[in-house]
Amino acid sequence: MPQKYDIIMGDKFEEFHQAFKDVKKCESKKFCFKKSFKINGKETIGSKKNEFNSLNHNNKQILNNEEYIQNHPEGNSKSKYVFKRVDPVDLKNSVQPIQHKAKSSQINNTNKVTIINSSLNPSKEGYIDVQQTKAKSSQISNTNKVTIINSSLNPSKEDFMDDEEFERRFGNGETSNQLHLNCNNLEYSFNKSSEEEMKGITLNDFDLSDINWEEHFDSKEESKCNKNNLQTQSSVLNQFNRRKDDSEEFQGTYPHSEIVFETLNHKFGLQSFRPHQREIINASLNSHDIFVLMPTGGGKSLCYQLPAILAPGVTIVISPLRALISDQVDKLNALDIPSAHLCSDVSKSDTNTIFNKLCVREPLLKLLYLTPEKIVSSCKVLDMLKNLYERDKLARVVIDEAHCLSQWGHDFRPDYKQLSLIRRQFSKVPIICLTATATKQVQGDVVNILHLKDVKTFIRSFNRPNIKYKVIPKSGKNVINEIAALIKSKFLKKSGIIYCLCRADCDNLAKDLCRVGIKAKPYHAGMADKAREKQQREWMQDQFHVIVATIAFGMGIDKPDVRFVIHNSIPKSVEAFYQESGRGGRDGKVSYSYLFYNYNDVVRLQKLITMDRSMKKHTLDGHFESLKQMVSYAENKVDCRRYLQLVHLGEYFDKKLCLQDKDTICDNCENVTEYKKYGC
Ligand SMILES: Nc1ncnc2c1ncn2[C@@H]1O[C@H](COP(=O)(O)OP(=O)(O)OP(=O)(O)O)[C@@H](O)[C@H]1O
Repeated sequence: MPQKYDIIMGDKFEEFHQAFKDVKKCESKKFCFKKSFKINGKETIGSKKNEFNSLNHNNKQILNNEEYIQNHPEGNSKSKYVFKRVDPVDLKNSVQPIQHKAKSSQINNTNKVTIINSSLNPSKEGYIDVQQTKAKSSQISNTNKVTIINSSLNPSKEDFMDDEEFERRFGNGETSNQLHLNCNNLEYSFNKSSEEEMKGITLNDFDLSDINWEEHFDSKEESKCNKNNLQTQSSVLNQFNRRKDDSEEFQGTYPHSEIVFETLNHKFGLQSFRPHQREIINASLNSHDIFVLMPTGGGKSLCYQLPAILAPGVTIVISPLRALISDQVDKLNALDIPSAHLCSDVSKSDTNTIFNKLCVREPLLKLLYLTPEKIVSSCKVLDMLKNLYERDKLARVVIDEAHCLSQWGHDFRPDYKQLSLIRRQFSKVPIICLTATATKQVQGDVVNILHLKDVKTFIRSFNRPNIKYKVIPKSGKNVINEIAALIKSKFLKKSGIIYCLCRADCDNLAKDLCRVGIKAKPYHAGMADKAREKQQREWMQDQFHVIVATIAFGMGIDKPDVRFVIHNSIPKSVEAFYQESGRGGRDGKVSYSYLFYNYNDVVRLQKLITMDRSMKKHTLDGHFESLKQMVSYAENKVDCRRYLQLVHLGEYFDKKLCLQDKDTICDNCENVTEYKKYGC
């Protein structure tokens, strides 16, 4: 019987790709990844269990792997995956011996992971349907092994890698302590001894956002965000698309249209509107209550700042972040737009000056920024607002980060909830709510709490078309060289952010990068306030280009020309990843997001989460669930990255859109396209 196919063995899609390129002369048009089992000394193939079974019907000597395992309770089946060039009509034939075996040195993914991705059909059409990554166990600290079944298929024993084979091929690490993570039934079982590994490390070594949240706010009292309100975004799949969007209603020309464009050009120095901005401004100038959901960097500020200049009176902006407030006020004043804020660091005399400016017949300020607690707890401020309202000088109230109003929002803040007083006290004043993160439930909450009337809703796609997403297998200590090489080759003198898991990682990586000639500085909550502010300022002013930070860095930072965001370690959720990588390319130009991934970092993060003894079980589960989804994202080598992110955020995304721009096509779509080129 002539051999109709070769088997190319490897552990990664890229390896197969490379091997495939090397074997260009092959005649078969169909390629696929196949799973192979060596049973009773014979190699058998099949990507799914049913294929495997049908194969067995035709070869009675070969036992089904499951039967084999049952008959051999020691579970000594030799299973592995191979990338196989196959003639699909000849699936029943015997298997050619392995011809090309990927070097284990190329295999640098750290833990032992098996992924079955069921979103693609099995072999008939030659799809890529099974993929496996393995790693040297020497790279695995205390060798936690994981099997992830990312599929509707039920995991079976055959989906788990054989320990012995793994050890034989990839190292000499200890394999006894197993961490088993099963994505299908959401069960986690942790190795008790993992706590040992974290000895000497405390929670303070990390900057978990909910732990350090308070640093960003105006006072410690403001920081009572609700740790217990983690939400599983995937549960809101597609509701995004079903939400009402009123943008069409406001696309026309209005009497104010000319002056709006003039202001955009001359006051803000901008040439054109970004999607939805014009419509939101039109609705605002028509005095509607408005709810805006727009992605990070989408240009929400302009939507209320421009109407604020054109409308008579003062616009009040309520924002939770002191840093963001002063940044915005500085920018507005630099544009000659009279603005001020009343955060706790404003001196008494400056406060008096601001009050005086507001008291005159025609107020001398166009925008006044306040924190929510200022409006809720300061009688003086409330009286001043009443005074403006009675004189018809309160143009509108803007609530930034409006998701903080809702118990369901991941950053719920009780002070925000009390903002319901705005409608009670100033019933005729239009309210604009803005957020970059709100589920339908949060949106409903916001509308109800604030008693918005006939609210006009504007929802923009969360796709960031100018960001190129790529996940890169992380190779232990060599990652430093890889990051350095990446920066030197692509981003020399370009602004970038590198996110690390903990403070020590930031310090070390920044030092290492400096050593190889890249000026990088750390930023984390362990640094003194002044040092941190200095670091941020210098980076904003391009005195150095690369900031190596924990997640304490980034909220409210508006640097338009960030060309790359590198995650040196897995973020805690897809949402966090979206937000952090979204800090690149705010100017609309191409920006790169690289996630260096290995499973060691997941284990570190899991351990960190379990270290927080104050966390209630459901909060802990929420963290694990979020992390698990992030792992699925990182491990997925087939589906469009944008699709995966947006589905997670509750938005359906047409994968074809990712293919439209070759500069920003995601790594997975790029790979699939490459394969198609070769007739796969
Ligand atoms: N029409 C436009 N043309 C060009 N640049 C714009 C436009 N609108 C806004 N920008 C720029 O985009 C950047 C992001 O805007 P902005 O800070 O308003 O975003 P945002 O939606 O508030 O983001 P975040 O949620 O992160 O605060 C800013 O640098 C801003 O100057």
